[in-house]
Amino acid sequence: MNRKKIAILGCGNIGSAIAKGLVNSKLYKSSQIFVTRKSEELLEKFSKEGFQTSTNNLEAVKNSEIIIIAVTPQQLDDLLKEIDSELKENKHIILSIVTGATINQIKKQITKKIPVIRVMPNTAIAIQESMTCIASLEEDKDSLDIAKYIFNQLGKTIIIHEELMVPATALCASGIAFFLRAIRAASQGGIEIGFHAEDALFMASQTAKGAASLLLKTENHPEGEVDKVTTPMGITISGLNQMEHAGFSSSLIKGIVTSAEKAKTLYAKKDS
Ligand SMILES: NC(=O)C1=CN([C@@H]2O[C@H](COP(=O)(O)OP(=O)(O)OC[C@H]3O[C@@H](n4cnc5c(N)ncnc54)[C@H](O)[C@@H]3O)[C@@H](O)[C@H]2O)C=CC1
Ligand SMILES: O=C(O)[C@@H]1CCC=N1
Repeated sequence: MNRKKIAILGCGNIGSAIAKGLVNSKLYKSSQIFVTRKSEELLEKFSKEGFQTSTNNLEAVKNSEIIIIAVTPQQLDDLLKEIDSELKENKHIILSIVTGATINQIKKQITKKIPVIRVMPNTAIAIQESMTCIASLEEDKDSLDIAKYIFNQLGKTIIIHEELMVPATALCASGIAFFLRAIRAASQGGIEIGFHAEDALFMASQTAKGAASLLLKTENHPEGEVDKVTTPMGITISGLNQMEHAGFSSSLIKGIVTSAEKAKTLYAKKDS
């Protein structure tokens, strides 16, 4: 890929994770990435790490070709208004990380014809382990390929229809928090049965990693792997049944559905 200069507008939690991932992957040096956020003070740590920084989005857009927008849905309209005059056809590509804002809703607010790709990573992007969902309109397929190339270096990608971006946000972007909470709960169980907190967390984390790796490497169904663990009259089935009586699966399903429902409403004020 012809390496295009990159700007991350709104370098908060996910923006910082993307910046880290880009550098860790060696796809970009920090000096080749422009990051912006509102607070000059909070940009200092990025400057110290060699990133180009500014509170001025126009400067970042002027000096870049790939524009990653990583502000909240509530901040999006003001940002688009601010950068519109500096966006150039045949130069810029917008990659929007913003939850709930459709491609057409974004394009409507830009006066030039700029490709807009929706990209939904999770915070594991910082260590190149993101599950990143990507969607585009048919007319922007070339830019979609560029997005896919970049995010393939930062974990796994899947191209999905745009209507599925909201569910993907709940399952994968919020999803990492759901699994983190499950690991924390497991480690708390571990402490109660005798382990020191650090050991319990390490043991629970490696066990969770093993479970995920089993599925990814074998492509087996989770229940097939569960069946291998549940010795007849053994302890695993008793633990699993107790968890299900307390609503374990139901609780995860309800949490994901609730997040997806809320994601639909975050930027619902305009129709595409
Ligand atoms: N946090 C996560 O794991 C993920 C978040 N997202 C989406 O990414 C977006 C950002 O989320 P977070 O990083 O969690 O929020 P955040 O609040 O940590 O980051 C937003 C950043 O944008 C900055 N900002 C706001 N207006 C700005 C402007 N006009 N110019 C420059 N900077 C500006 C803020 O100062 C802040 O640093 C949201 O739309 C969210 O839905 C998507 C995937 C994962
Ligand atoms: O909590 C949120 O709204 C964002 C979207 C997915 C992850 N964080």
